[in-house]
Amino acid sequence: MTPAARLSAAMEILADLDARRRPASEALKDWGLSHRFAGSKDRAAIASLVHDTLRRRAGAAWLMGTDAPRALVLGMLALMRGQDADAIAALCDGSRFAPAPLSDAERERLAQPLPDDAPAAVAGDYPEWLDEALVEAFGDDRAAEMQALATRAPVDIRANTLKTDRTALQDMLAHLAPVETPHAPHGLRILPGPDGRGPALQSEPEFIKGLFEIQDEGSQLAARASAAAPGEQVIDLCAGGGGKTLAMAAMMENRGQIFATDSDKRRLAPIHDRLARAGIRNVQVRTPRGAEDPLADLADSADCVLVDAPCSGTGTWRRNPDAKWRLRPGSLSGRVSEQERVLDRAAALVRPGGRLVYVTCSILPAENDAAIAGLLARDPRFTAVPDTEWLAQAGLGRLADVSRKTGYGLQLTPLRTGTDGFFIAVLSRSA
Ligand SMILES: C[S@@+](CC[C@H](N)C(=O)[O-])C[C@H]1O[C@@H](n2cnc3c(N)ncnc32)[C@H](O)[C@@H]1O
Repeated sequence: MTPAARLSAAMEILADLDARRRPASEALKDWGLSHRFAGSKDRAAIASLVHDTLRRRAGAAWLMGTDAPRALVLGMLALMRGQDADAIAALCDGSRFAPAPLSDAERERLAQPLPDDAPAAVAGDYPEWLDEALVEAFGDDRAAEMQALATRAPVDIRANTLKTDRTALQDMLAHLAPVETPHAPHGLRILPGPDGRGPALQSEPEFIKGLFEIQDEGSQLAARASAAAPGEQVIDLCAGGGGKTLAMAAMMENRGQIFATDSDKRRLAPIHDRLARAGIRNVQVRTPRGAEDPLADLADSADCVLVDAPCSGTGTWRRNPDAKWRLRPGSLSGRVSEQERVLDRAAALVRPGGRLVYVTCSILPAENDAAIAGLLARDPRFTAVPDTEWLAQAGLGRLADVSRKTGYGLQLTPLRTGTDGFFIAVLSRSA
């Protein structure tokens, strides 16, 4: 396909998203199935156009004066890919499969930059209804914070220290030019190519042998915040596919015990293969069965309970820009109730003197500080540990200078820490 034909395809897929209100991944997949002539490079380039457009949807609509799919794609080319009106006009030449030629009005708009006084929701490219929450989170920095969340994310990996170390892994993956992550001690970062595509890491022999996991640096740091140590008893209450379970097992050098569970057994299922590949032997997976509590025997027992809470995922919008426009106030309040339930469940599992580590990949105070404030009010046995204390314990002291301090924890963001948006708070239970 020509670059112009790929643009037309992206416009078609965005129109489908508007009409059917479905996830971008589904629309992209269906488009691929019904256009079998498109090769993998075409499909990747079209997906990148769609995702970049969703990253800059609000800015592109503002620039072009309409949110029609064609305008959004053209606006994105100007705002995100730095193409000038002439370059865009050369693509839109009206030839077979190419978009129709630019109108004079489009040309004029594409030649303008976004005005400096554009509203924060336009400059930062987020849904207007979240403005109040983002003022609370970031104040006057919200446009800059959200602009950083509207960029493409690098791919981070974590060296599995049960099998290798970061330096050796960096040598083995030299063909991908990985660099060290700034904060996580075992992380490497691979920058996306100019088309936004990341490398096919899961086909690397080192991945297949379990020498590394794909994990955002923020997620690696959240696991480190647990300070899980060899010999401890740790519960990963929302283990999902096990990203943080695996990281904590490596920190514990395969000694002690991690109990990993999740309320959704389908999400938990992939953990078994991942544990085997990583050479982990100290994890007991507790799969829920019916209404029975799979952790009923562990009340008041854990040195550490990690709650990697279900959340809005607002901190991952770099990787999943579609989610930014799909989030609704109702789903956010549903998440907040789930967080309350899961925190209460976690509190009942911590031993006297033990710790509860609460993590979200959200930037919204309602899911972060407010969730902690709620637990502290409901359960006076718990207090928030000052960040300087737990960061020192986790060997992450430098993070204090760059992350944003909230009332009870730390907020990591693409702008501040170069990671996805993560919130981390550590609580301790009185003895
Ligand atoms: C952010 S994801 C976990 C990701 C995972 N920890 C990782 O690092 O790959 C949150 C998980 O919480 C689970 N969850 C939701 N409510 C829960 C509850 N009440 N108890 C346990 N798990 C719950 C969801 O099924 C989901 O898998």
